[in-house]
Amino acid sequence: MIQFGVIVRNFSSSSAVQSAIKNVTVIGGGLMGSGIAQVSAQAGQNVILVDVNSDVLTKSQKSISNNLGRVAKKIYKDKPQEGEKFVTESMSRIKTSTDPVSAIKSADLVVEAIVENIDVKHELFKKLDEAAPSHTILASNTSSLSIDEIASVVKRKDKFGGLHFFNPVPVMRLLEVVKGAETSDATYEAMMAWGKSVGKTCITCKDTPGFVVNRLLVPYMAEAVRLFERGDASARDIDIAMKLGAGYPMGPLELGDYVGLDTTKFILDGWHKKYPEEALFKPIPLLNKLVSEGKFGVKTGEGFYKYEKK
Ligand SMILES: CCCCCCCCCCCCC[C@H](O)CC(=O)SCCNC(=O)CCNC(=O)[C@H](O)C(C)(C)COP(=O)(O)OP(=O)(O)OC[C@H]1O[C@@H](n2cnc3c(N)ncnc32)[C@H](O)[C@@H]1OP(=O)(O)O
Ligand SMILES: NC(=O)c1ccc[n+]([C@@H]2O[C@H](COP(=O)([O-])OP(=O)(O)OC[C@H]3O[C@@H](n4cnc5c(N)ncnc54)[C@H](O)[C@@H]3O)[C@@H](O)[C@H]2O)c1
Repeated sequence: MIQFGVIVRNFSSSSAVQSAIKNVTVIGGGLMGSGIAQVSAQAGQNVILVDVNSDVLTKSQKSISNNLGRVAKKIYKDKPQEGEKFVTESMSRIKTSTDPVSAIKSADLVVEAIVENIDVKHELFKKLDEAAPSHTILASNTSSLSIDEIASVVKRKDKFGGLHFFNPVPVMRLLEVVKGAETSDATYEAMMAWGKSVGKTCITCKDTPGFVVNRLLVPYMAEAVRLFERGDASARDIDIAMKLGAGYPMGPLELGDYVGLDTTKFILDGWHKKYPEEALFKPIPLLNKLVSEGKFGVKTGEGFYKYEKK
C-alpha cells in the first residue's frame, strides 16, 4: 500500500517538480540503468540508454515496458486506454545506443550505472568529459566508490556529483545526492531539482564510504552471510527472522540475490582493499564461491536461492 502511494505521488501532475534538465543519457542498461531510464522517461524527459552490450539493451527495453505497465495499472486503474498511452509515450522517449560518445551530444545530465569498478568508470568518464557539451552534468550511481575519486579523471569537477538510486528504482523512494569536494552549488541544486522531478525524496550526504544507506546496509548484509556460512541458521530462517522480527520487506540474503552477488562482491572487495584492518569488510569465502560459480542471484537464476529464469 505504501508503494501504491509512492507511485501515485511520483507521477501525479499536481506534484510534478520542474527541472531544467530535459535530456538525460543513462550509461549502463542493467538493473539500475534501466530503472533510472524508466523514471526519467515517465517524468517527461528524453532519454538515451547506453550499454556495451546490445542484447542487454533489448532486454532492458522489455523490462522497462513491463514495469511501466505495472505503474500504469495503478495510476490509470479505471482508464486502461490512458494507461496504454502513458506506456507508449514514455517508451517513445527512450532511445538506445551502444556508443556513449554520440549518445551524450545533447545531454544535460549523464547518469552512469555501469559495473562497480573504479578503473572501468575512469575510462568511461574520461571519454564522456571530453565529448560532452560544457554545460553537461556528469553523475555516478556508484554504491560504494568515492565520488571524488571517480571525478579525479574529469576536468569539469564542479559539474560532477553522486546520484545514488535504490533497487528497484521505480519503487524505492529515496535518492542520495552526493556533493563531492569540488561539486558546485549550482550542480548540487540542479541534481536535487532533477531528483525531485523524477519523483524521489532526496537526501544529501558527503562523499563518505557507502553514503548513508550502504554504510549501514553493507555490514548488516555481510554479517548475515557469515551467520549462514557458520551454519548458525538456514538462509530461509535468517531471511524470515529479519522480515518478521525487524519488519524489513526482504531478508538480507534475498536482498543480496536481488541486488546481484557480483555487485555485492565488488563492493565488499573494494572496501576491504581500502580498509584492510576492518573486520566487517573481510572477504567472505561463501560469497566468493557463489560468484566464482556464476551464481549472481536473481539475474543468473541462482544465488543463495534458485529462481525461474525470465
Ligand atoms: C548478501 C551478500 C552480502 C555481501 C556483502 C555486503 C554487500 C552489501 C551490498 C549492498 C548493496 C547495495 C546496493 C545499492 O547501492 C543500494 C540498494 O539499492 S539496496 C536495495 C534497496 N532495496 C530494497 O531494500 C528492496 C526491498 N524489497 C522491497 O521493497 C520489495 O520486496 C519489492 C522489491 C518492492 C518487491 O515487493 P513484493 O511485495 O515482494 O513483490 P511485488 O512484485 O508484489 O511488488 C510490490 C509492488 O511493487 C511493484 N513493483 C515491484 N517492482 C517494480 C518495478 N521494477 N517497477 C514498477 N513497479 C514495481 C509491484 O507492481 C507491486 O505493486 P502492487 O501490486 O503492490 O501495487
Ligand atoms: N544492483 C543494485 O541494487 C544497485 C543499487 C544502487 C546502485 N548500484 C550501482 O549501480 C551500478 C550498476 O549496477 P547494476 O546492478 O545496474 O549492474 P548490472 O550488472 O545490472 O548492469 C551494469 C551494466 O553496465 C554495462 N556496462 C559495463 N561496462 C560498461 C561501459 N563501459 N559502458 C557501457 N555499459 C557498460 C554492462 O553491460 C551491464 O549491462 C554499480 O555502480 C552499482 O554499484 C547498484
